[in-house]
Formats: sequence, C-alpha cells, structure tokens
Amino acid sequence: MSADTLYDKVWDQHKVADLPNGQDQLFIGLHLIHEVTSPQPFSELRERGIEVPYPERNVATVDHIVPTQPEGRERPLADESAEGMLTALERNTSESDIQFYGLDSEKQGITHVVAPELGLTQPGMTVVCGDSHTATHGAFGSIAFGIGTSQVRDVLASQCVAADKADVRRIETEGRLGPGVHSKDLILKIIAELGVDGGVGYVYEYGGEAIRDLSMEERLAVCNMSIEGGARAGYINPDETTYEFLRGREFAPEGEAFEERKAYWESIRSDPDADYDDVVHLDVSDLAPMVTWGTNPGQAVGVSEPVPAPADLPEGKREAARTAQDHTGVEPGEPMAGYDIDVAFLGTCTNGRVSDFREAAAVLEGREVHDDVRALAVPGSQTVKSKLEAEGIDEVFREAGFDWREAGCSMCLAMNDDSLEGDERCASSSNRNYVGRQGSKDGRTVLMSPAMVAAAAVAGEVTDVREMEGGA
Ligand SMILES: CC(C)[C@H](C(=O)O)[C@@H](O)C(=O)O
Ligand code: SF4
Repeated sequence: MSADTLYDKVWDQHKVADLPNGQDQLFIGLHLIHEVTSPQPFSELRERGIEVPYPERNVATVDHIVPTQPEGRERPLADESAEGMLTALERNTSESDIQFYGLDSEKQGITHVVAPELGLTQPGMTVVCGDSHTATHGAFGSIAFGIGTSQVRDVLASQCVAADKADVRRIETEGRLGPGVHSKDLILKIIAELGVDGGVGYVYEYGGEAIRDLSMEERLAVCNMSIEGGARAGYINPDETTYEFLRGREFAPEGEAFEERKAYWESIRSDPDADYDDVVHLDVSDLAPMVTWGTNPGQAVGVSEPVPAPADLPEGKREAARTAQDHTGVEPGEPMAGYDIDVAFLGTCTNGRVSDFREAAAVLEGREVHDDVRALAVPGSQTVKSKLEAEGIDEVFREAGFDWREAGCSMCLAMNDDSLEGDERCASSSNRNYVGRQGSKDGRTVLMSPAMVAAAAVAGEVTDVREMEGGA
C-alpha cells in the first residue's frame, strides 16, 4: 500500500530527470503568462533563436497594468511603460502562437482568476507563472507555484523547470466556519497562527471539515495566500466540489473524456494514511472575521479582539509589530472595529470572483457607502464582470455608491491609476498589506473578507459584518 500525498504523486508523474545539482526537472502542464514578468524571457528566447515548443500549454493575460476605467483602456494606453508591456505581450504571444486574452477580449482578467474559470487549471497538473500568487491554482489539487523570470524563460524554451521538492504540512481544520465567516478569515487565521515565514520549506495541504465545506471559489482564496504564509504552494485534494466546478467549462474535458479524467483525478488524492512531514490542527468553530492591524498579512486578529501590544508578542515578532503599529497608527489593546476607513476596495486574485461580489452585495443591498469613503469594485475578470451584470449585482454596487470597474489587479498594487493617496486607510479584499503596497507610501491597508469590506464601506469604519443584516 502506498502512503503518498497528492504532492508526491503529481511531482513524480511530472518528473523528467534528476538534475546534477540535486534539483528535479519537472514538466509543466500549464504555464500562465502576464505582462510584467514576461518581456525579458521572450527577448532572451528571441536572441537565441529558440521557439516555444508547446505553445498550447502556455496562456497569457494582461492584468497588472491595465486601466480599470473603460475610457482608459483605449490604445495607446496613456502610461507609456504600460503600453510598452502590453505591446510586447501582444507581439510575443502572436509570434509564438500563444493564446492571449488581451484588452479586447471579453475573457481578459487576472491570470489567477481567468485560468480557473475557463477550466484551464485542472487537478493533477503542474502550473507555474512568473507570479507569486500562482499557488491559487492548487485549489484544484494541482502543484502550482510562482517562478522567477529566468525560470519563465526556461519554461517557455523547454516546458520544464528545475525545482526543489518541498516538505508537506497538512493543515487539518476542525469544526465549521460560522455564519459571516469566510475562507479569507480562515487563511488569515492560519497565517496569523503559523506566521508569515512559518511555511518556508513547505507546501501546505489544506483539509478537514471546514475546507471540505468550501466552494471552489472560496478554496481559491485560501490557496492564493499560501505564499503569504511563506509556503511555496498550497493545495486541496480534489473532490466532487472540484469536479462539479470543472464540468462544462471551456477547456474542461467533455462527456466520456470527463469521466475518464475524473478517475485519474481521484487517483491522485493523498492516500488516507499518507506520510506528512508535519501536521497542524486548527479548530475553526469559534473563528471570527479577521482583519490585519499591521503591515504583513500575519499581523491579524479577530475584528473585535484587542490588537496585541508588541511587548506581549514572542521576542522575534516585537520589533516588526512596533514598526507596523507606527505605520498604521493602530493602538494596542483596542480592537480594529471602530477605526475609520477612507477607501473600500473589492477585487483581486484573492477575492475578485463572482461569489465574493455576491457576498458583498448581500451586505450592500439597500444600503449606501458612507459619505467619507470612496469605494471601488473591480471584478477579477471580464467574465466575472459580465456574470455579475447579468445577475444585476453591478446595480447593487452602483446604487450603494461603489465605482464599478473593468477587470484588473487595480489597487491591489497600484500599477495603474487606482491608488491610495496620502495616509488613507483602505478596507481591502486583497492579500498584501506591505508599506506602500497600494500606491502611497503612507497608505494603510486593512485586509479582510469581501463581506467585511462591504460592511466597512457602509459603516465608514472597520466593523463586524455579522452585526449587519445580510452579513451572516
Ligand atoms: C508583479 C508580480 C510579479 C507580483 C507577484 O509576483 O506576486 C504581483 O502579482 C504581486 O502580487 O505582488
Ligand atoms: S491581484 Fe494582486 S496579488 Fe493578484 S496577481 Fe494581481 S497584483 Fe498580484
């Protein structure tokens, strides 16, 4: 009887060779490409006269630099460097025969939103992208990880990458999430418990009751933030939720072929007696909505719990906490609930999917964004946007006073015009709260779930969504 994890099985099936330096050469089933990390690798291929051998295993989108106002998307883009990156990607993908969902495509969007919704990401695959949030795709039971620019070049040239196999830590959730508590809260809790470096050297296998209960979209949000916990990748064993999500998607197998694939997908699940390098148990039955108080995603507490005093933290975390609290202006001993916010931002590859907007809309229905708040709703893809529009959800957002935008990374990292100003505090459904992340060096980011962003937008302050109708 074997006792392998999904990670062991999928790794072994994709291993091409043992490399002399001790790494493994892995074949890559799906390489995702965006405009920021691809120009250089394509230039190197061109210089060396190398052609992409498996164009059909490469798919590109434009996401980081795109304007989210419809008029801003006309060509040439006003920002010259953005226009340069987009033009390069157009040329590179067309010369290499690679599918590109550009600004003129109704499927354009954030890489990590587009590939899952088109059924490109499937269980048992190896998925890479020159982007740290590639771990998102592990939600399907694939091995998915971010790679650097030189590896992007290697993958384009050979469809292979040299990689080190990590250890596997099973994160076993116990109990179920309560009403108004979402998968974003769960992953923020995991990172708060294990630390932003806690996952170094590991991939995380998320499991247990609370994970089993999650929809695919909620699972994507969990795996998305694996990297924020220091883990190279994160994954969830595929199950009926995964298969039902895939059925009927554009690139998913059909009919008989689907059933055959499903048998394979079942076979790669971790064995019941799999050997893990580490196991962590986490009871989530009393979990409250989580919010960050600092400048890394692990500096998070339940919305009504007191923010810790640096002196009360373990030695290694004190200095970072002090610096973070200086920046965010948050007082230890007080809860985050009640802090004014200036901006509400809903979107990104963490929480820019259809269900995220539905959850937020349930809170916004019949309510208005607070007068002192500017609120931005940025769907993760144009597909998400059109689905929401078909359901009339855009109207809920517009009527509440949100700006309803076109798809892109937007204020997650402000590589376009969507940016915090001065020391604005932003209730954000994104995944990073580093200093300067949202475009202003003094800007302050409070990470939270989409429902919590909606609640904060209405209240004008950080607030427990469970106390609002529609939030629980
Ligand atoms: C621009 C890109 C390389 C970067 C990443 O790797 O994650 C970005 O997506 C981010 O979230 O900071
Ligand atoms: S939405 Fe944010 S985290 Fe995701 S790929 Fe874009 S910039 Fe990176």
